[in-house]
Amino acid sequence: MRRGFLNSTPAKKRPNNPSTAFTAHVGEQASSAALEKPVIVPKGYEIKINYVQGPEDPSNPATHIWTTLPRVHDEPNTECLFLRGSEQIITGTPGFPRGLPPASSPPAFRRGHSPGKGLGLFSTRPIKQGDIILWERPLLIAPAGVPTKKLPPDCSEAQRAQHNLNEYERYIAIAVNRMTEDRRVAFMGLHNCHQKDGSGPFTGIIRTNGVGLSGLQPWVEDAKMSNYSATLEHISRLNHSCSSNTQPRFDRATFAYKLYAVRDIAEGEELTFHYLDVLVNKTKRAEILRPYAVVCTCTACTENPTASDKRRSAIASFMPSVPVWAVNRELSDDWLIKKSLQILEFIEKEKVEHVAMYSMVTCAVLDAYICLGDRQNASKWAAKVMIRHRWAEEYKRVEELLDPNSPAYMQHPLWRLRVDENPTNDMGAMYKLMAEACGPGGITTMDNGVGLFTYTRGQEIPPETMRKMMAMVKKNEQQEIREGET
Ligand SMILES: C[S@@+](CC[C@H](N)C(=O)[O-])C[C@H]1O[C@@H](n2cnc3c(N)ncnc32)[C@H](O)[C@@H]1O
Repeated sequence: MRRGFLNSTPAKKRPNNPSTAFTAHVGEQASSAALEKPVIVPKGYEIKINYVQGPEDPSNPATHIWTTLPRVHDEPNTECLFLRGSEQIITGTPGFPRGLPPASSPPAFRRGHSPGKGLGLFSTRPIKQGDIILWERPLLIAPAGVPTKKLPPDCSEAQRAQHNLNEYERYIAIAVNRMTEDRRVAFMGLHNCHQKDGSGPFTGIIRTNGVGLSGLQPWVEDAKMSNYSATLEHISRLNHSCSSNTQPRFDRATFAYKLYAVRDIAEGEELTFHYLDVLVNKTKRAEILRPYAVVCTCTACTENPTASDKRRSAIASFMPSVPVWAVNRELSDDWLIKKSLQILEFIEKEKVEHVAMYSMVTCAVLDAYICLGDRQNASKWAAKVMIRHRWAEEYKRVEELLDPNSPAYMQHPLWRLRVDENPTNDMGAMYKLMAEACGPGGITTMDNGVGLFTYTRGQEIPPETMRKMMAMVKKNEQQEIREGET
């Protein structure tokens, strides 16, 4: 999640004649002037999808659509400006459109004044790590940019930037005009810190409040890239902290964000969000926060930032490689667990439990105990993974490992990988073979936990090992094909 996805270069000078010269078609009522005036499109959830053709390529149909989702009666809906394919991703989501769960009463949060930061959100009661503070459907979802007309080559950078902002504003105006009255009032009431940089009022609000949303563009390979931003009535009120205590997660089936508490939160505590990657150093964070007019006063930025930077850098570079440790006999049995616990300590000291590394490292400890065949400790860590994976990118299902006597342990691909000479499952056998193929010293586990199987060129792999490895690779491929077919 991140904010500020739009080009943040301020447009220094407004061009004398902002271009309006592209042809846009809005549904059946297509007209070349469609985007010059606010287009009035009927409100509500029974709207047909309206298309606009890309100005640069008239043969390319429907580059953008304005739509209202999820069209659940009596519930707030979201105005969306979508690129082709995004709506299909949503409507193809199992369970979509699911209604929102009943809101907790009284709510676990309230809006209030936060000294030096404007408005903010505060907890109204103690909240436990992993609890959902609120569910919220966005007011608006919009892409990072819109197609713009090619400008003459003698246009300056500032003119181009201004032109892009103008075009963006006109596309967004259509979506805002489609909002219900109460939703539009909520949107227009949001803070705008981009009032003097050439952004139009709608664009300024999105640039100030947009929360990055990824995974809605079918042609973008990196599913984690935020190509959209969501603007919300409540979640957008969260102020920034480099040690934030919440993490929003978008749920496609309900078409809503869930806001999670990433650690225990006391009654009355301010709820905060991180506007950037908080594992970069303090100087870099200050630089990224400048366009938001934020000078962060959190503990990490003010109290001994050098020590804090060091811990954050250690967290960022850690990469627990369970299989490598499991087959590397030069490392002690507790090596990975010790390293992981140190990183978890750093994460909790820095109060950055929202980072993906938190659940990843918790999971590494669970996996390490599975490799050691220690069900009692594994089950305790499975309970931690259950909670910490809630707001992580991937939700790892570990319910079946909560009971130390569960048969799931015996079936786990890592089961006793560290202790058995002859692993009983395919993955275990594969790792052992890889270790054998690499030869002595061919498995390295660096200090930051990164594990490597390194094969030295010219080294001879015993033919039998090679044959077994190839057979396993083939078996794996066939398994993947079968899974793909079902
Ligand atoms: C998304 S809004 C957050 C809600 C906002 N405070 C309001 O009144 O609606 C972002 C703006 O809040 C303010 N802000 C957020 N975090 C802050 C912080 N840590 N310190 C100072 N100002 C902050 C800045 O003005 C920033 O542009």
